[in-house]
Amino acid sequence: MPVARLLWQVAGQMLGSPACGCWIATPPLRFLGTSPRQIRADANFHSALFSETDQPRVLITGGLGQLGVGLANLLRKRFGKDKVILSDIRKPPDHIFHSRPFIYSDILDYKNLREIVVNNRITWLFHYSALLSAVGEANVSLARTVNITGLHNILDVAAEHNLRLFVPSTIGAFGPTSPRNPTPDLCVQRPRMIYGVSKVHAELMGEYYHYRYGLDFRCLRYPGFISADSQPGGGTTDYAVQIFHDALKNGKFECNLKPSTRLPMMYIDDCLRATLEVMEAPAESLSMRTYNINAMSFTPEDLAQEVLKHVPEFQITNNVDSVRQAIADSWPMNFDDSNARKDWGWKHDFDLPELVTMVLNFHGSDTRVAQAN
Ligand SMILES: NC(=O)c1ccc[n+]([C@@H]2O[C@H](COP(=O)([O-])OP(=O)(O)OC[C@H]3O[C@@H](n4cnc5c(N)ncnc54)[C@H](O)[C@@H]3O)[C@@H](O)[C@H]2O)c1
Ligand SMILES: C[C@@H](O)[C@H](N)C(=O)O
Repeated sequence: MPVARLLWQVAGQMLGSPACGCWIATPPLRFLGTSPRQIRADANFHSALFSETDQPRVLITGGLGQLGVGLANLLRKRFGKDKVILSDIRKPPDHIFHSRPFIYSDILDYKNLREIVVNNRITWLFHYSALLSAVGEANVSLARTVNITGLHNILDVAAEHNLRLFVPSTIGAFGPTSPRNPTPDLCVQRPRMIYGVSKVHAELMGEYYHYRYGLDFRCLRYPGFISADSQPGGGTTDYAVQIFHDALKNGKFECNLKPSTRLPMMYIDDCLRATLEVMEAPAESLSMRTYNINAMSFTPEDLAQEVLKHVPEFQITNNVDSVRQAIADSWPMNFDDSNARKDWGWKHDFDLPELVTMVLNFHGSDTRVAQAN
């Protein structure tokens, strides 16, 4: 009998029935093939040696984007600095490099991923690498490779090494035939952009691995995020970040969406807290593995009105980008996140007025610091 199959049978006897109530009956075929992924059974022996009460040892992929550094800061406060590794394929700025640990990790390189997970005894993986909606539509082939092939690598490494895996999805996982106001967790999902298609794929594959192989997959459908100290990576909701920079620098802003375009949005601190909370939630409290989360819903016009309260000379004009507008017009206007609120107690802290005050205060104090130096 081939060694891999023998190992698999022994591991199957040791594992028994996982928490989800489904049997890990047979390994995915690729683990028994000639690919580097054939070590699943023996990897499970190793993970069984670690204490369940250990603090998680975390890897964040795509960590130099809008969300990753903030997540690393939050997790480091919670679990300790050395327990959280930030990774990306880009060169980190000085302050991130020196705050360590930072390493190079390309999610398209499976061996590189496995080496990092093994060498650092990773137990939790936050998979943030992606091409966002507008950038993805401009480069479909790369978006398909990073968002779909890259995800397969992540799922396999997580399944082989028994990791708890967080993969963000998005409002972009819905399309023009979905109910848009509000959009529930379970409804028609027929997005027409590669970004959305790849995210529906991620949701379904993650859930499949959960039910089929017992992978502890957790996924939140994020709305658009507003952050003060990090730049977005080419999405449709980016206007809601750029508006603050331009309002303070020039007193005016040219918006690439129509004034009445309503989208679900959230302040970054709420996003990062939700992400940690769903990862810490007891498995039995999760009636689903993919949840909508939301905080507020506004249009460029609503946001401009709120900015005007702080910057009275502020002016907004429109120069609509047809690709971004088409994407936004197919997305939810309002997100129903009642299941997240019911199951694991999700509650947002920031509504529109608090969000605008927070971001403007951040930039205001930044400017004063810059002037003083
Ligand atoms: N920012 C938002 O408003 C928002 C909303 C919904 C969902 N999300 C999701 O959250 C996650 C993080 O979003 P973000 O805004 O930080 O994205 P971002 O575009 O700012 O950053 C993505 C990062 O992925 C990295 N990356 C690209 N190819 C890679 C590869 N081959 N290997 C490793 N890294 C690679 C990039 O260098 C970049 O730093 C994404 O999955 C995104 O879809 C974000
Ligand atoms: C909403 C989201 O996934 C991202 N901010 C984008 O616009 O592409």
